[in-house]
Amino acid sequence: MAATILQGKEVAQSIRAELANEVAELKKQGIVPGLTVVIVGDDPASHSYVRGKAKGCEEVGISSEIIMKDADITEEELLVIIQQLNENPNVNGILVQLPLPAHISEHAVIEAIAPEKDVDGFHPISVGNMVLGNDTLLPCTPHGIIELIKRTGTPMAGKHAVVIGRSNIVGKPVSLLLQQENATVTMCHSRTQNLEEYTQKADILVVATGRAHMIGKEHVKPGAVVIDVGVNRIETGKLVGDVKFDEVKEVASFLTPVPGGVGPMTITMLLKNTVAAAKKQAKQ
Ligand SMILES: Nc1nc2c(c(=O)[nH]1)N[C@@H](CN(C=O)c1ccc(C(=O)N[C@@H](CCC(=O)O)C(=O)O)cc1)CN2
Repeated sequence: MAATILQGKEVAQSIRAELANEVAELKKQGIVPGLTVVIVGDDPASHSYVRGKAKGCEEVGISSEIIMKDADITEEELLVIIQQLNENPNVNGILVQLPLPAHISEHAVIEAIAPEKDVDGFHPISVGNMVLGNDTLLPCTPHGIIELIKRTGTPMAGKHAVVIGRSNIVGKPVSLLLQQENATVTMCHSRTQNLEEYTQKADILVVATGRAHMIGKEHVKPGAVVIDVGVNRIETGKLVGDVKFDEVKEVASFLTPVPGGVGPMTITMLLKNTVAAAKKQAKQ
């Protein structure tokens, strides 16, 4: 039987509707959640994601600001901007769009963000709290993936989850969140030998390799839940995932499309984090 397609776009929309109600209630108490996004350089994809973030904020009632800087800004100048945002009480969430130009240390910039305003969940303190299972702002794409899997109704406890890719943004954090849902997790990456041996045993397969159409039906256990995190533009200009969609949909039980699967969840979880950060800061 063909897989059910997990429409992240629709799930994201329903979460946004809930957030809009929550923000309306907060505004009655005088709390207006605020997000500032800093973008450096002129990468068209990054600018498009940032526009999507601002549009999402508008949709749910979050106040947002985009700070655009030329690619020749120095690391020191960028750190001064972050410091000013840390000190601004109207800014509840700060996000620096990645990647940054090579002369700026992503590590130094992320570390400069006040952890309570780290709506990306990338600060070492946020990551440490996530590892410990403490209440913290979770990274958006991994959190969105867990929400999507929950919507399949597939219990994660006791299931074998295989994650392909070990990036700090997706692979590593999603493996931790899957463990916290009591899944048994195997990590695979570019140096894994005999990849199929692992993936064929996965009840839940999360693919974040950044390589277009790398995973075919031969990799997938019949009935598996397959989450495709890839966003690759191929020669034809078309956007495709890391998974061969037409092939894998014939064997999987659930499959996310690209576009319209994990991507829209990323921005929605950012909005959720911004509202959570505003609520927490209002209590302090
Ligand atoms: N500071 C951050 N930088 C980056 C992150 C991040 O979470 N924080 N993630 C990615 C980019 N990203 C958000 O920033 C992002 C990527 C993809 C999508 C998305 O909705 N994709 C669509 C397709 C978009 C298109 O048509 O080009 C989809 O998959 O349906 C949203 C956000 C790296 N940088």
